[in-house]
Amino acid sequence: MQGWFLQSPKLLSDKHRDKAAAWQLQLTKPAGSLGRLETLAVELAAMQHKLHPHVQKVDICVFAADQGVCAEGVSAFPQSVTSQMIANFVGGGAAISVLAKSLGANLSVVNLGTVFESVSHASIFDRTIASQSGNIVKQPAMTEEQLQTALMQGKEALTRARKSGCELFIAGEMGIGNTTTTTALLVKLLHLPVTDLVGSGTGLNAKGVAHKVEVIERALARHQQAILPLDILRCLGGFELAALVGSYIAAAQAGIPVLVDGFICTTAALLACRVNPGVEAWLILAHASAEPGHKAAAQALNKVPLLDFQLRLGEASGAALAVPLLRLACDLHNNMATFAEAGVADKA
Ligand SMILES: Cc1cc2ncn([C@H]3O[C@H](COP(=O)(O)O)[C@@H](O)[C@H]3O)c2cc1C
Ligand SMILES: O=C(O)c1cccnc1
Repeated sequence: MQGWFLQSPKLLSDKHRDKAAAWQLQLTKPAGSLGRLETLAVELAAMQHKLHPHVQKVDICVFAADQGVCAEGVSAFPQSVTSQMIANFVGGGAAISVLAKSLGANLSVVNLGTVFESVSHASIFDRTIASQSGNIVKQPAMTEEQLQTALMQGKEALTRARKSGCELFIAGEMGIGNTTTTTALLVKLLHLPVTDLVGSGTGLNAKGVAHKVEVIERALARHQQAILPLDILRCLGGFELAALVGSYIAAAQAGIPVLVDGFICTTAALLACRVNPGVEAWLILAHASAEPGHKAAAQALNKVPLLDFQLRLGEASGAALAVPLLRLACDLHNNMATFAEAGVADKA
């Protein structure tokens, strides 16, 4: 029996892509003059199987989990910040809370397991798998069962989003130490040196980064036998990374466009595509994270991020920032006058 995550994603509509591209040619502007706003609207039309796409209903789900590798001292911040930020997400004070409110987007949090106690709230789904993932320098991050549960939590988040009529899905993550797990995972996927991909995360100094490199090297040596994408995820990921992967695959299967956040989310997106290649067509990269590994992950996906604002936060903040661009692309596509309607002479 194949896992649900191997089932084919929905196909984009070539018919609607062609119709939308032809429609763009009729609008009162030189062809191509709105650049990527045009191609975005056309791709969204193909994804939504309609000539006039909409991305008003946006669902943002932040997957949170603690990382066992925090014991190695790989973050500039203490592990307690993961659960404290969960409270901040629903309290309205986090960057993503402010952005989601401003966008009129639905924001929820899935807690997959934190060492410190987390608050309860209607927008927090307590889906604790364990208090934290395994320390990757000593053991696999997850058991096979934990991996399956985390992937499924991503799918369930998507099911909730879909029920509320979501037109655009955004996933985010929170987990102190997860730039370490993500970097290890990306090294395995791309076969690049750790030093090419590693960054300061929440703000390590040079000594801290050197120690992080050493920790990642130890984890990689420990998990040399992991070759297949899901095994790499199980050994070197975290619960939130696995949930991200599950949510991207489920969004593609449900036919919902995805706006992908920074370094951690883009690495999860790459992994989702390695597991199930058809997912790629459903992903739009929102922004270029300042974390060095992001560039390599984006290149491996053969995608160019929409924005470069030097963000290095995570939480889905960079993806939220790009929502107005997608909305404006749709607005222009749907509401500009045609040459015939406006009585403007078309190209001779
Ligand atoms: C207050 C605060 C809020 C955050 N929101 C996202 N992250 C980001 O930083 C973490 C990864 O960086 P590292 O691997 O260096 O720990 C993740 O939790 C990520 O989402 C935050 C980090 C902090 C400190
Ligand atoms: O781009 C990201 O996802 C990122 C970068 C640094 C820290 N946390 C997240």
